Amino acid sequence: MSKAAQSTASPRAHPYPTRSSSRLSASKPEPTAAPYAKERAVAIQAVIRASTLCQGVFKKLVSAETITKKDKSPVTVADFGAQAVVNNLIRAEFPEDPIVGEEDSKDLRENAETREKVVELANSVLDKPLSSDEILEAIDYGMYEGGPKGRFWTLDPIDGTKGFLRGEQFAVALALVEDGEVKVGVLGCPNLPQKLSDPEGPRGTIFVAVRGQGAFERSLDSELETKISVSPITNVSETSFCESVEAGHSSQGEAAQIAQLLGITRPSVRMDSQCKYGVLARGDADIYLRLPVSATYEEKIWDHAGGSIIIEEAGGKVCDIHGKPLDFSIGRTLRDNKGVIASNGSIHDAVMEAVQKVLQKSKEEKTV
Ligand SMILES: Nc1ncnc2c1ncn2[C@@H]1O[C@H](COP(=O)(O)O)[C@@H](OP(=O)(O)O)[C@H]1O
Ligand SMILES: [Mg+2]
Repeated sequence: MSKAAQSTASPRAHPYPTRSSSRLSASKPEPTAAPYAKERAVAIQAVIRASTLCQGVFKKLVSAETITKKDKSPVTVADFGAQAVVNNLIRAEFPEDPIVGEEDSKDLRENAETREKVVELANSVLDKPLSSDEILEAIDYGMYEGGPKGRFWTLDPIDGTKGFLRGEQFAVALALVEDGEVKVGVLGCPNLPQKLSDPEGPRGTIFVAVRGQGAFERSLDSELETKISVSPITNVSETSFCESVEAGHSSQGEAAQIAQLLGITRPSVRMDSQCKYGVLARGDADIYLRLPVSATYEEKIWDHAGGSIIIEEAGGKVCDIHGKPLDFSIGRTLRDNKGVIASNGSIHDAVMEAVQKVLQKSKEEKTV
């Protein structure tokens, strides 16, 4: 872990009006409020509610001996429930904004038992209970196609479903995209240690960023926000990098070669979900490598929108394996990008050079 991983920024009040309760209200932002103040506040509250819902299911899953790892139903129920909750709250406050969500209600419409569980779960965190039909409708409110013009939200109700099922990391990821640029990002990470150096310490954290206003971290149950920033490390051989737990999502072999080329000796931090972006943004790791395994896979916008703005606002850099900025303006996927490389910024050029060398070598080996 880098030196910065151990340093903690001092908590400071954030420049937004805070709410004394977690109840959502349609109140107008203060006239002096910073840009996107209402979007920021509503997104945080929506992510808190969805995170609370997921955390409840997750705790039962982790403690229940009766649930086998192959039983995907807990994550399915929490996934649908979280999407219904976030979509419902966003639509109530921003009725003009469409949503690009990961899930649709097709499977749920065919399974009454699961549907009833989703309805019960979603209503457990909503102020006003919704009917079964309203829940299905809220889930399908996430079917927007995205694109270059205007505003839309993008949501991954549970990013890292495999991590959730393993009892490890997952995230509720929400972002606002306007004219193709991510403006607001909120990541709820219910199982992430608040300090990576203290895995036995308190867990559950939220990362928040608004374009031009910095990145912040807070816990699920306190409004106190701490400004976060990426590590100041400049000697690339002293860095640590993170990558997916799932070898099918990112090439771990090529990541190891890149690390070797850069002289990195620390073991990689393997972690599911966009928690990786949060960990990098607060300086607990210095590089995030997502190296394509499949030549045809298109990354999804909900898997990167929230995380990428949090890194950028914490002072880091994000691009694809070719150095291109991630393009959130062309629909539900990042089809003009391949993979993702993120870093604290100061080591970015060195990392990109090593990425190019290793990927070029792999390409040559494949064509021989
Ligand atoms: N072949 C592939 N390459 C890269 N990412 C993939 C992939 N198949 C699935 N994914 C995405 O990887 C995400 C998890 O990322 P990570 O490995 O960083 O935890 C999944 O999100 P969900 O868990 O929301 O489905 C899924 O969208
Ligand atoms: Mg995902």
